[in-house]
Amino acid sequence: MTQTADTILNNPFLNKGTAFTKAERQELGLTGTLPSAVQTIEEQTTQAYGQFQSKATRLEKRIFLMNLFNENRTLFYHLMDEHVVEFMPIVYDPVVADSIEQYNQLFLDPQNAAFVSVDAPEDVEATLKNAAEGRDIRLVVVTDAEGILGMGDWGVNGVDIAVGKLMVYTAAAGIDPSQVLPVSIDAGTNNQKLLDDPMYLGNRHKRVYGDQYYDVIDKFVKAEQKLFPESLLHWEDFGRSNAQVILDKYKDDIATFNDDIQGTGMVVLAGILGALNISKESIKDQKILSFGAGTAGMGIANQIMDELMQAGLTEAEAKQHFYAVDKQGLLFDDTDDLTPAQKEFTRSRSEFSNADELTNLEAVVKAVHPTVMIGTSTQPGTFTESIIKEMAAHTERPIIFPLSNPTKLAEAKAEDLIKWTDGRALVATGIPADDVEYNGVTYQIGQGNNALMYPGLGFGLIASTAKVLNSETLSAACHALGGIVDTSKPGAAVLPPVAKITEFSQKLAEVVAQSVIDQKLNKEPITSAKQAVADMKWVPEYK
Ligand SMILES: NC(=O)c1ccc[n+]([C@@H]2O[C@H](COP(=O)([O-])OP(=O)(O)OC[C@H]3O[C@@H](n4cnc5c(N)ncnc54)[C@H](O)[C@@H]3O)[C@@H](O)[C@H]2O)c1
Ligand SMILES: O=C(O)C[C@H](O)C(=O)O
Ligand SMILES: [Mn+2]
Repeated sequence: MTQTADTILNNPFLNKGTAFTKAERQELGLTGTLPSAVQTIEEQTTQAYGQFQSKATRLEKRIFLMNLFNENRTLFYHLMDEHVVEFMPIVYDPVVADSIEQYNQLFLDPQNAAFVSVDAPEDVEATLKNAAEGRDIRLVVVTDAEGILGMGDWGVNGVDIAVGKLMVYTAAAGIDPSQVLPVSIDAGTNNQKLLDDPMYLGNRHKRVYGDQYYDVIDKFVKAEQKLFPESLLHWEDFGRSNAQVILDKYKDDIATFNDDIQGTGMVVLAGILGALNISKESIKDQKILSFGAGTAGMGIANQIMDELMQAGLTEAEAKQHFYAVDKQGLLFDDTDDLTPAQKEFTRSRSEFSNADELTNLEAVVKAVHPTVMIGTSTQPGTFTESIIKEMAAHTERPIIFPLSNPTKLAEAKAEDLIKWTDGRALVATGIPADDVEYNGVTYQIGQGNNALMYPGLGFGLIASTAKVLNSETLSAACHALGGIVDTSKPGAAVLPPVAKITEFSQKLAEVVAQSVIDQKLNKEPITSAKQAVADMKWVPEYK
């Protein structure tokens, strides 16, 4: 095999496998290195799907798909295009969680990721450059894996979430897979199981915080912007003490967003707007309880607050609609250990006759009678039957979103929520949920996962060459999904189905790009948002 042939067959961005034509094989020195049949991508797809189906478990299915991804990106995405609903939970949440837990046992390939080490700040730029291999990178997803889903600290293993988020970007919105870069910031880990594991692949020391950590983050951002000046930077699964700090440091200067804060805020607001479309209620009449007032919980509160202010409320009036509940119970202005984000959403003890008793969710629900309850607590089963029945006794259509991931951490199951409320709850869950049959009605359950939003958001920002992302664009995006679900149907979902993710991601991208252009936030001249999005879209066909 010549050097070229070897390089091409081992390059997932160029490899076509058995689809190389006779002429291509001759030209590239591949003659005789493949079986003689020349297959179409459709034939390869059928064959690959058969292999996928022959795998017994979801983890084996994932391993098969990741091997295909490692070998031939075009074929992988062609196949995913045809089976997006089936593949999403396998390449992404929840099965990605299993692969993160078993990263070293399963390790075969670095998947073109960049591994930035807190111990080698001098190597940051070279690391990004080497991993990109001269590709024109437009999208970077970076994680330091301190807060992987709700599973805590997974060190270098967390790189799989960056890879998985990017797979969804391409499948949903059509970003060219050769223009993306997953990045792991290996700052060490406080996960003792990993530190004790002789096969652990990351830096074997406690997690680094403070100046040393922020210096590496800053070196990373500077190198990333220098090497890929047209790129969008997406932050994923950072810990509660760093996520907001990092976002605030960079959000006014570069095109960037934090998915757990902003992507989640968007999908929850879109879901609430969908629910209110069904119940015909106004957002101004809602009492919103965030259970788990961390990165996601406070991102959600801020996005809903923006919406209330657009509806005419002052900031102080809008804040009166929120009840933030964390480990301490309802958060009051005098509660100890509040995060900066929590301080914005506290209540006063004088509002309640039994303030000192409001230390658990049940007591708070009894005292407040929320109409909307969002779970981002990482605490499984905490939306109990008695709590849900209490909530549902005081509101006709309770809006209940148990969002903690993966499956084993969800605050409740969709099926139970429908049953306990006699079909009145308007539900969205973090991971995909099956339809629920109850009293002759089929309830469709929306997936309240930021995967519904970040691909369209990110793609729209990239296509419009956005300088920054601001609240105006975020708000426009939250409203973009309206009208996709037929809310007149009994049992309708509050969010559009994943089966339509390519369709609504495109719409979302166009709305985002239009908002960027309207605000003159585009770096390069663009006349049509729709055209810019169409021009950027990659399709999984061999070139
Ligand atoms: N569906 C989605 O799109 C989506 C998006 C982001 C996060 N999430 C999920 O939300 C969860 C939280 O993620 P995060 O990034 O906000 O993490 P985080 O660590 O920033 O926040 C979790 C919060 O829950 C609180 N908490 C822990 N135990 C509690 C208890 N017993 N009662 C009340 N609160 C408690 C913590 O103190 C913390 O403030 C995770 O499971 C994650 O998978 C889902
Ligand atoms: O990754 C997901 O499935 C959603 C979200 O970003 C999370 O952290 O749970
Ligand atoms: Mn996340």
